[in-house]
Amino acid sequence: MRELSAIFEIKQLSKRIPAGDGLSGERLLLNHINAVIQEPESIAMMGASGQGKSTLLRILACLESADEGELYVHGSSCRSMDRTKWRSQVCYVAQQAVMLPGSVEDNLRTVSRLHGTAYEEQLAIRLMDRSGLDSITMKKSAEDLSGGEKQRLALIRSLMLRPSVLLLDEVTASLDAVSGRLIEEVLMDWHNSEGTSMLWVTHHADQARRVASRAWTLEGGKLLDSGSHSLPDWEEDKEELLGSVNQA
Ligand SMILES: Nc1ncnc2c1ncn2[C@@H]1O[C@H](COP(=O)(O)OP(=O)(O)OP(=O)(O)O)[C@@H](O)[C@H]1O
Repeated sequence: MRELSAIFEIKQLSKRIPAGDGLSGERLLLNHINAVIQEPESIAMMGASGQGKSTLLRILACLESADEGELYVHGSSCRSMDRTKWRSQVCYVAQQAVMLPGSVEDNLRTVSRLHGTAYEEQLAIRLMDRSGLDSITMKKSAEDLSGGEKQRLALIRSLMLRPSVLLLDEVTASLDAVSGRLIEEVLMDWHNSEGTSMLWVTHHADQARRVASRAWTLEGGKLLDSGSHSLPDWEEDKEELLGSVNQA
């Protein structure tokens, strides 16, 4: 156990990938990244395509390994924790929802069973209603849902684990504008009532401004933290911040 436990901490995290473009060797996709979440927060994760946002989220959820570095949730290292337990506390929601076999209800119950948590039926119904899935019966086959419905079910499945940190990989990208805003509201209400920290990968500055109080931007393998800079000015401040990170 460490002395002062942040909710979540990333220390010196690096990931190498094949150099690509016919080149031999490797290149650093993530270059000694450090970040900390001290108290419940909603953070936007931004950066151009291919900078490594999804890879970073998958590493944070222990779905992929890093080459160097360490992760902590509430002071416990990912190296010392069982992976299933880690994933129930640091939960990844992919851009393309993957359904488990069976019905909508099976999907919700299976996750609780796998993680050894009680199935909260009333909570499931409330979240389905709030997410615009009130007309879907619990007995419907999950595979028969539309892409947007699957995405919302996957989100509800993750919320029901009551994680400390929720990693959201462009989770509204497959939704129409109205459903997307509805899901933003559901997630922000959850963040405010349950204290779950949220990390939203998004390409949209307007979404970042609606859901986050700060932004982490991946650029050239480094993570730039907007810190106390207000999000509307973030793009203007980025050059200055990038300069200071590169000099560090
Ligand atoms: N294991 C791997 N082997 C080879 N290349 C990899 C590996 N993992 C990631 N990459 C490459 O690293 C880059 C970053 O991918 P990633 O999906 O993390 O980016 P991203 O920032 O999420 O992009 P987008 O915004 O387009 O979703 C890509 O070029 C990807 O092909």
